Amino acid sequence: MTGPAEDTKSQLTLLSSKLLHQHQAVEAALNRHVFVWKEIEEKSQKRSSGISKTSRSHIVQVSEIVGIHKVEDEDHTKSKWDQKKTLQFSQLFPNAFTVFYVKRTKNHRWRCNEATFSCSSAELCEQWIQVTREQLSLLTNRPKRLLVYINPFGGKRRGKRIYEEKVAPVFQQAGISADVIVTERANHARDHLTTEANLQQYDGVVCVGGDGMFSEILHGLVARTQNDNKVDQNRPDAELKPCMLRIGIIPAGSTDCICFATVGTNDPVTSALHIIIGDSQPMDVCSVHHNDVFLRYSVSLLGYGFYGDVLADSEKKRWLGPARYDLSGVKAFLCHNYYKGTVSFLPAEDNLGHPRDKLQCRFGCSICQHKQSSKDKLRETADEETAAEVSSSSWKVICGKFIAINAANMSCACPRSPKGLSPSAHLADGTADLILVRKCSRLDFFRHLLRHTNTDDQFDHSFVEVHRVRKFHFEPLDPQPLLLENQSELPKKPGFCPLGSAQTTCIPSAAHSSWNCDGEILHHAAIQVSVHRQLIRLFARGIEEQQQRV
Ligand SMILES: CCCCCCCCCCCCC/C=C/[C@@H](O)[C@H](COP(=O)(O)O)NC(=O)CCCCC
Ligand SMILES: Nc1ncnc2c1ncn2[C@@H]1O[C@H](COP(=O)(O)OP(=O)(O)O)[C@@H](O)[C@H]1O
Ligand SMILES: [Ca+2]
Repeated sequence: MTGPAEDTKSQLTLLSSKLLHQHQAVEAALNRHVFVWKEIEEKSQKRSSGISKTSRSHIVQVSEIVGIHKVEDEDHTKSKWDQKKTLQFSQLFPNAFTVFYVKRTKNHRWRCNEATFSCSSAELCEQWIQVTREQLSLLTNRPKRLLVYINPFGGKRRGKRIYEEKVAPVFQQAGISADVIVTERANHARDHLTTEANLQQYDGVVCVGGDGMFSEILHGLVARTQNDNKVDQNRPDAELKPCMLRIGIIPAGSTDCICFATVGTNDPVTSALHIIIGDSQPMDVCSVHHNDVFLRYSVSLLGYGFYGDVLADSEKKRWLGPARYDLSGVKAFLCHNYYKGTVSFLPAEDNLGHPRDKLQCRFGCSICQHKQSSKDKLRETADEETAAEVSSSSWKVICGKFIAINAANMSCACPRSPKGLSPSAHLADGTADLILVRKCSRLDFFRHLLRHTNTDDQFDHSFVEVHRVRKFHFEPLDPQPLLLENQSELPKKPGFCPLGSAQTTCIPSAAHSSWNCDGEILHHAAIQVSVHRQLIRLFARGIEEQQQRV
C-alpha cells in the first residue's frame, strides 16, 4: 500500500504543456500514472458563441501506453498511404510526437490507438518523448525480449501471416525484440525449450497457434524448470517448481480455449497488447500420471468418453481444419457411447466455492488470491488412506457408467461455448471442476450439450454431477491391455465393438475411451491427476468484468 507521501509523489506532474492535437489546442500533462490531455477553449471562441462548451479530456494510464515516437520516425510497416500522410503531417508540424496506447473495444478486444501532438519547439517534443519513455522504462513487468514459436499448420494455417501482419508491427512499436522460430515438426518447440533454448536472455515465451501448440510450450517450460531444479516429474506427489518465464498466446488454432478463457477473446492484437503491457495471470496446471509414470500436463480440459472420442476421431480429419471438431462431435454424439469405471476424488475445501455458485473467475479474482492454510496443504499431500485422518472431508468414490468425465481446470470458454464447460471454474485456485455425465438418453445428452451454448445451467440435470476437486483418479472397470511406458505418442489403438452402442460404424471405443488432454490423446484410461496451483504465468489478466472506455 502507498502512504500519503508516496501518493502525492506519484501524482506529481512530470510534464505539462500546451500542445496541438487534431488542430485543437490542448493542455497535456503527464504524471507517474496517467497521461492526460484536455481541450482548451479559447476565450474569443467562448465569447463569440456565447455558450460555454464542456471541454473534453482524455486519460491514458501510463501502464497502457504501448510506445511514444517522433512522427517522422514512425513505423515503416504502415501502408504507403499512411506513410505519405505522415510525411505531409511532419512537414506541416515538424515537432510532433505520437502516443500509442491500449483502447478497449467490444467483447474484450483491445486495439492500439494513437494520438499525435505537435509541440512549439523541437526541444519540447524531445522532452515529451524522453520523459514518457523514462516512465515506461520504470514498468519492470514489461518484456523486452521474447522467444516466439509459430506453428504454421495450426487452425486455418494462418499462424505465420497473423504474426507478421498483426503482431510483429505492435511489438516493434513497443520496442520489443523477438527471436522467431517457425516450427518444422510436431514437438519442435517443446524439445527446443526443454534442452536447447538459452532462456536466460528472454523475458517470456510466445506461442502462435492453438491449444496444442500452447501445450508444447507448457511441457517444454515445465520440464526444463523441473530438470534444472532436480524435481522428478514421474513422482505423482512431487512439489513442482513454478516456471519463471511468462507465456503469451497469439491465437491461431482451432479451439483457442486457453486464450479465450484467460483474455475473453481470441484476437491476436489483443493478445499482443497484453504481452506488451506485461500482464501476468497465474494458472493452475494438472499433472497426469499412470501409476508412477508421468504422462502429461493439462491446463484446460481433461475429457474421457465424449471429448476423448471426438478428439480421437478428429485427428484423422486434420485436413478439415477447425471444422473437424464439428464433424467428429456430431459423430460421437450419434454413437452415444458410455464407459464403465470408478472415479475417486479429493474435494476442495468449502471456502473455494462450488462449480454451481455462479462466482465467475474474473480480473483480480478473490478466490484465486486465497492463501492455502497449512492444514489444507497437509490434507492435499496426504494420500487416500491417510487423508481421512487429517480432514473430515476425504476422498470420495463414485462407480458408474459415464458418457463423459470432464475435468475443467478453467472455464474452458471458447467461441463454440462462450461460457465454457464449467463457467465458474477458476484459473488459479488450485482446483479443477470434475463433471460426471452419467449414461442417459441421447435427447437428454443433447439438452445437456446445448446448454453449453446458451445461458441455461448445464449442470441442472439428474444425470450430471459436478465437484470441485484438488485431485482425482479414474480406473476403467475392465483392465486395459498393457501399454508401453511412454504412451503419449502411441498410434491410435485398434477399434473394438462399442460398449454402449448398437451401431457398427461408430467411433471405436471398446470398453475404454481415451483422454483428451488439452487436445492431445492419452491412451491410458487409468490415470491419477493432481492440480498444481499457479505453476505457470501467462501474459494475460483474466477476463475484465466491465469494459472501460477511454
Ligand atoms: C448442440 C451443440 C453442442 C455444442 C457443444 C459445445 C461444447 C464445447 C465445449 C468445448 C470445450 C473445449 C475445451 C478445449 C479443448 C481444446 O484444448 C482442444 C484442442 O484445441 P486445439 O489445439 O485448438 O485444436 N479442443 C477440443 O478438444 C475440441 C472440442 C470440441 C468439441 C465439439
Ligand atoms: N511444424 C509442425 N508440423 C506439424 N505439426 C506441428 C508443427 N508445429 C506444431 N505442430 C503440432 O500441431 C498440433 C496442433 O497445433 P495447434 O497449433 O494447437 O493447432 P490446432 O488448434 O489446429 O490443433 C500440435 O499438437 C503441435 O504439436
Ligand atoms: Ca483451477
